[in-house]
Amino acid sequence: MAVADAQFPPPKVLTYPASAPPSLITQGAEGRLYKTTHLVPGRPCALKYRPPKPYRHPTLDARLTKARISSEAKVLERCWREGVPVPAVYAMDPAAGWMMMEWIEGIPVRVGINEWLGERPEDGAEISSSSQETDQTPLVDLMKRIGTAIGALHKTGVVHGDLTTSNMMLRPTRGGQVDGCAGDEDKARVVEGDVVLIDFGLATQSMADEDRAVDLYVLERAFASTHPRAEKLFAAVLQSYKETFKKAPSVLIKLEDVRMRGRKRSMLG
Ligand SMILES: Nc1ncnc2c1ncn2[C@@H]1O[C@H](COP(=O)(O)OP(=O)(O)OP(=O)(O)O)[C@@H](O)[C@H]1O
Repeated sequence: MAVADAQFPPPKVLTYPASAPPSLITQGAEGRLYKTTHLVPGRPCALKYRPPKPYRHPTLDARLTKARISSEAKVLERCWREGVPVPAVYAMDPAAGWMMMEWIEGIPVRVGINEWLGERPEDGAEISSSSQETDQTPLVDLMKRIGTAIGALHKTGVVHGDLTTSNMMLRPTRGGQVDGCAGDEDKARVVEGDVVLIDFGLATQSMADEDRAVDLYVLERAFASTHPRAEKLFAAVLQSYKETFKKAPSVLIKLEDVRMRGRKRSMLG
């Protein structure tokens, strides 16, 4: 969608002359995400904009928006410095409500997994990592890369706050092809690529086992509802998390508690 078509004004930074018009990628309740370029035409970037909320008191709204943008950028910068796979922050104006970051090519992990599952012959059946009929290796490998990325994230003292397979991108590796239009023998490639974590709007800095366990639990639940057929493969995420992150054993014990609380809550309705 071209910005000119949108029913709201874009931030001022997007009104300056550019070689290609910015496009609106998503419009959520809190923010909008545009694809544009940074400094040179060949450098695509994602601009996250939190517009003013008319229903909030203007002073409070300005303070909240500024704090959220600054906090998201700060967490991303910390992750980037520590080598966690996240988009690099290019520029920001927290008072104006926007932040520009590296554009991550590829598809969301959710789309890659669903395309992979859609290609399996026994549609509707549950699969496990020991499945004999189909070789699940590429999908299990993806699960492991997800666990490694989360382990690296937690190691830096950051919890994401909203881990889902939509908040992870699969960035094509050189020679890889993650476009969903590949020929039959290339189908495995829909789950190839580097896992890059995005959307740090709810991220916080924490070293607590409890917060880390809740982060994993949120992903476990999201995974089970988004990819029910591959639910069993989630174990591979936890396995590689354990291999990446020294403090994982105590987090995984905490995860048992968190699951138990979750089950109790759902039994009580
Ligand atoms: N750096 C990026 N590169 C490419 N695509 C991105 C990038 N960041 C976000 N996207 C795309 O835009 C979508 C929305 O981004 P994001 O989840 O950060 O915004 P949001 O959900 O509106 O944020 P919030 O939850 O903080 O309000 C993502 O699902 C993804 O498809």
